[in-house]
Amino acid sequence: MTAAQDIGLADLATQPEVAEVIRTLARVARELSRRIARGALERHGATVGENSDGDSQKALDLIADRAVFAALQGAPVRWYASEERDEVVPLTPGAPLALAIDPLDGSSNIDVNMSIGTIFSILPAQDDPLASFLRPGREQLAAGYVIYGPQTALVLTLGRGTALWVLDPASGRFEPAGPLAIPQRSNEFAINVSNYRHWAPPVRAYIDDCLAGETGPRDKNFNMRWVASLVAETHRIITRGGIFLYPADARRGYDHGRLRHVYECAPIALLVEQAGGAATDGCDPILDLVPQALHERTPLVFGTPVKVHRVAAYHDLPHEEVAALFGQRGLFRQ
Ligand SMILES: O=P(O)(O)OC[C@H]1O[C@](O)(COP(=O)(O)O)[C@@H](O)[C@@H]1O
Ligand SMILES: [Mg+2]
Ligand SMILES: [Mg+2]
Repeated sequence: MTAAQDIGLADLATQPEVAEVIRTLARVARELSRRIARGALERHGATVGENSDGDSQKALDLIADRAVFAALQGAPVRWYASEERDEVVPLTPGAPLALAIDPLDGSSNIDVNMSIGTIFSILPAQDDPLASFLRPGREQLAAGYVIYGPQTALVLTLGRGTALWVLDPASGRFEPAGPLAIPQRSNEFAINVSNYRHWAPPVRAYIDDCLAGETGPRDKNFNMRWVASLVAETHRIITRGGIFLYPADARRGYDHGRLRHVYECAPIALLVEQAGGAATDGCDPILDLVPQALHERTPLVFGTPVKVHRVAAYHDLPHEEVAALFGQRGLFRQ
């Protein structure tokens, strides 16, 4: 299969420059998907360095970043911001777009053959490189992710709904697989419970009440999932509902959670909202927040709207109510 071969995505009705960038990213994703499938035959999971935030970089993190950067040469992208690069990097002078990317999300899953992904956000470029990215997520022209799982798929929003394209391994084309709408009811939550003791009281109270199931104020049982791959978690929640939380916690360096605003939280928030869901930092919509730094972290709560709004309501509860054992917490009894 050659890079020039048709990538599909034929019905991408949008500004031609945005469409060109998305097709370029899809072409890189097709190639990355092929390399990821080789798994242990290549040493993708080896730690090869550290990024500006002190996160370890795996070989595949850098392979993905370099592949995207190389493919964008000559594309209508003026500024390139990546999880794997300290600063914004100039690409095509005077071009109309800015691209922020998490080239490889969920890298702790590389070695264990679990789903990983690429997350991207396309914004209008401004003359100032940083100002192009430090703005409300509502100004994104497009956002998407590629999931490399049992199937490789592209989930994309251009601001009018969220849609799925699946990579057909036989033809190498991304074929349309329909619009996505988050189910409005679900009993699943996703959070890394090993951090329980570090959470603030409202988050503990919310999870306590889920864990209490039908013996607690929610009067029903819940199920839990944690893949440790934001893309995989998003794909599951967009497909069958539920809620994801990566809150701030008391560990050093986690006072704004773990996930990065510009190239993780903002694009996921746009995809989720456009699929009929909600995304907040626990209280306020992610898409209304303005990041102050390129690699800034933001607490992230997203999924089925009624659940996301319930988490915000726990943050508004009086302290005595939040601190009460679930058995005595009365406000949310149905
Ligand atoms: O290991 P933890 O603390 O549960 O964090 C898992 C989270 O970290 C991430 O892996 C961070 O993304 P990267 O792999 O791109 O650094 C998310 O995909 C995932 O939701
Ligand atoms: Mg990530
Ligand atoms: Mg990453």
